[in-house]
Amino acid sequence: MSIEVDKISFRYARKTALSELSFILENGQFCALLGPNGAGKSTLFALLTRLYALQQGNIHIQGLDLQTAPTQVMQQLGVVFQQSTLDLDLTVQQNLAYHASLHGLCGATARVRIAQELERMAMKERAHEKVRSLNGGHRRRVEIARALLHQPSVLLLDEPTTGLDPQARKALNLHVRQLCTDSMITVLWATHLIDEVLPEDRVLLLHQGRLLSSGTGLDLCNLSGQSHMADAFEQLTQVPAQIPGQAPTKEQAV
Ligand SMILES: Nc1ncnc2c1ncn2[C@@H]1O[C@H](COP(=O)(O)OP(=O)(O)OP(=O)(O)O)[C@@H](O)[C@H]1O
Repeated sequence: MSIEVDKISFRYARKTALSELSFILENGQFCALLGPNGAGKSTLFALLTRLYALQQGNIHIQGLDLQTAPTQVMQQLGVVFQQSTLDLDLTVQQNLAYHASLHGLCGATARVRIAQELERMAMKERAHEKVRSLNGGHRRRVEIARALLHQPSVLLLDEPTTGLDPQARKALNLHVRQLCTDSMITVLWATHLIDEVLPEDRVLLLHQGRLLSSGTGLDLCNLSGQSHMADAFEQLTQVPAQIPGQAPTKEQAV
């Protein structure tokens, strides 16, 4: 298995952001981490990437324990955060070369890796343009190419389509799906947009820090009794989180 999250919980000073979250993703799987604003998606990403220390539970990536083998785990992860971190005044090539050097890739090796990843994202022709001149969708593709330079087995994307128009959103989503089928990269794609999810996709539905569903998009429909995923998503996330099969809390029962 690629990602194994076992009963993780996380609390900010006054707010529980994740409660007993567990799931497993297999190699090469595309998985949508779906949840409305405040569901806990970014908190999960912060734990997976060690921005925050685990408070409770365990995370394994490719069988490696995040707490006892953090360096090896980070080698397995490529990350695209919600906020872009490209330097707008450097070229695409320069941005990637800088990142490559952080991973110990220099000279010809770095140039080859950069060319390969830009090619894969259909951005090779733009290598010598300043990032500032690229549109939002192309900037995101550069960020994905950058995240893959060190050849991780897992790619985490936190709301990668924020600010993109529908066409660019669709193109980016397709590019990322291709990574799973072509290269067996495991993708965790966080979003609050149901139209980025296909019925057959693996979907983790997160709401108020709890995992409501860990099946497919279609399972959301079955769980809610709705025939469209958009309606299912709306229904399942409009009330305080209630875990299927468990008694409602006082707040839910009213
Ligand atoms: N630094 C923080 N301090 C206190 N509470 C926080 C902090 N960051 C997030 N939270 C709270 O934790 C919960 C989960 O937030 P999180 O950002 O992980 O959700 P999200 O699904 O990523 O939402 P969004 O799409 O809005 O980023 C929310 O209730 C949020 O208000």
